[in-house]
Amino acid sequence: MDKHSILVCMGWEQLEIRLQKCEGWEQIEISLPNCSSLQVISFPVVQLHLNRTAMRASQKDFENAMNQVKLLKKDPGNEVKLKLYSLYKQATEGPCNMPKPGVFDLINKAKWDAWNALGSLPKETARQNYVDLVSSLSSSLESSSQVEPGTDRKSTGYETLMVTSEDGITKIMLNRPTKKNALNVEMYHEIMHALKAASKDDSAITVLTGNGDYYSSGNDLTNFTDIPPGGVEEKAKNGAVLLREFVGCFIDFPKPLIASGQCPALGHLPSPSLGYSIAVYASDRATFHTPFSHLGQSPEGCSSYTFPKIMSPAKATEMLVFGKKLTAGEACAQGLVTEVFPDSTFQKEVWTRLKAFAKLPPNAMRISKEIIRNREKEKLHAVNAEECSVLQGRWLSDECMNAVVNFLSRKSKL
Ligand SMILES: CCCC/C=C/CC(=O)SCCNC(=O)CCNC(=O)[C@H](O)C(C)(C)COP(=O)(O)OP(=O)(O)OC[C@H]1O[C@@H](n2cnc3c(N)ncnc32)[C@H](O)[C@@H]1OP(=O)(O)O
Repeated sequence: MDKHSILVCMGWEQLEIRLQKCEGWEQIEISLPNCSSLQVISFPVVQLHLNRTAMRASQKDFENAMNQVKLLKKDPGNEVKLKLYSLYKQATEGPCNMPKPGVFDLINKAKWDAWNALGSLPKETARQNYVDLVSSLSSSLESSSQVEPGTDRKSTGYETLMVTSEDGITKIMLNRPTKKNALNVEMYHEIMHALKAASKDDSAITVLTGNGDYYSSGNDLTNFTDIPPGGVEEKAKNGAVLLREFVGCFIDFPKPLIASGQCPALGHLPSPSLGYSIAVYASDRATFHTPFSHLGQSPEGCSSYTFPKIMSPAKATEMLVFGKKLTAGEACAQGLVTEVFPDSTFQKEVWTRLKAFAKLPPNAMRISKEIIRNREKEKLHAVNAEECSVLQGRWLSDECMNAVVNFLSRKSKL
């Protein structure tokens, strides 16, 4: 600091004020760390330059921040991702220069809106804001994982599941109760991982269940908003690959698998877990609903094959084509559910039974399951492949886009 500089403390931060004579004007330059743009304020006798030259992010900082984003362990959510996207575009290309996407091109429209909203923000400022945002993001996500390590993650290594193994039973519990156990991409991967681990552990049986007041609400519809650089086509293709692998894990799961649901099951998880479970136990409060047509989609989880076989083609049509919701009693009468228990005694009765099953010779159970299911395996994999390919096309349809927009806008997610 030269002799004309003074440091002023303004409570929350320090300002450096430099005084210099300038053609008869008194010019005061103030460095304000959180000021993102150069401003000049004129007074009758002085000009104040607020600048943050020293604070400007270098290209290197920007590149580091871009790398840091890829390493974030937690998804920061769509709102933040849109902000990052828009700042990145502004920093690298300047003001939005793209034609506005069509109304049904949801994702690109959201991205365009975010970028366009930055107006003529200078590239340097956008770069700085990007760096600041990434830095705040890294520290907030790190600190949240320090403060709240996620008891489940710590004890089980999973972010979206609680997996326990006890008394010969591995229990895989979907654990996003605030989102009604909707399956985000991470949950798909974690379920596959948990099933693969359960197939090799020393438990005799595996139970799939949900935490909270929904067994599951199916595919997380915000999955549709996270569009990769290749656009919606690439998104749909990736979704089909993921779904095929996910359902494949159920088809190949070697041990007895039991779905235990005390509450409503919606969409997508019911299909694979009902179709391939050795037993489905439900409380009298549970319901089963596959609203594929409502969402502009088509059956998955091999339900187009297993449901007509388990129920009847006519009943399966009501459920899979018209989205008719079944009560637990109806589902049981139609063979989708093994047994219904009163809600008040559900846990006690089901777990007593499961513990008894888990004491049976595990190899005999595995071999028995194998002989029941193996004849169908090839067929199920073929059905799965076909369903995923049909769905890939559906996800690009206006019908599907509209349904997702309706849900997300109802929830103000767009
Ligand atoms: C990649 C493979 C894709 C395979 C495709 C599979 C097809 C399907 O899975 S079809 C089924 C899709 N699911 C749905 O259509 C269900 C949508 N959700 C709902 O209709 C309702 O949320 C509900 C009936 C399940 C519950 O309604 P309720 O009023 O009790 O609670 P909400 O306030 O609506 O929900 C709380 C919270 O949870 C979020 N949420 C619930 N379900 C989903 C979902 N499927 N996707 C994303 N988010 C979901 C909801 O937005 C709320 O979040 P906020 O608190 O942040 O608003």
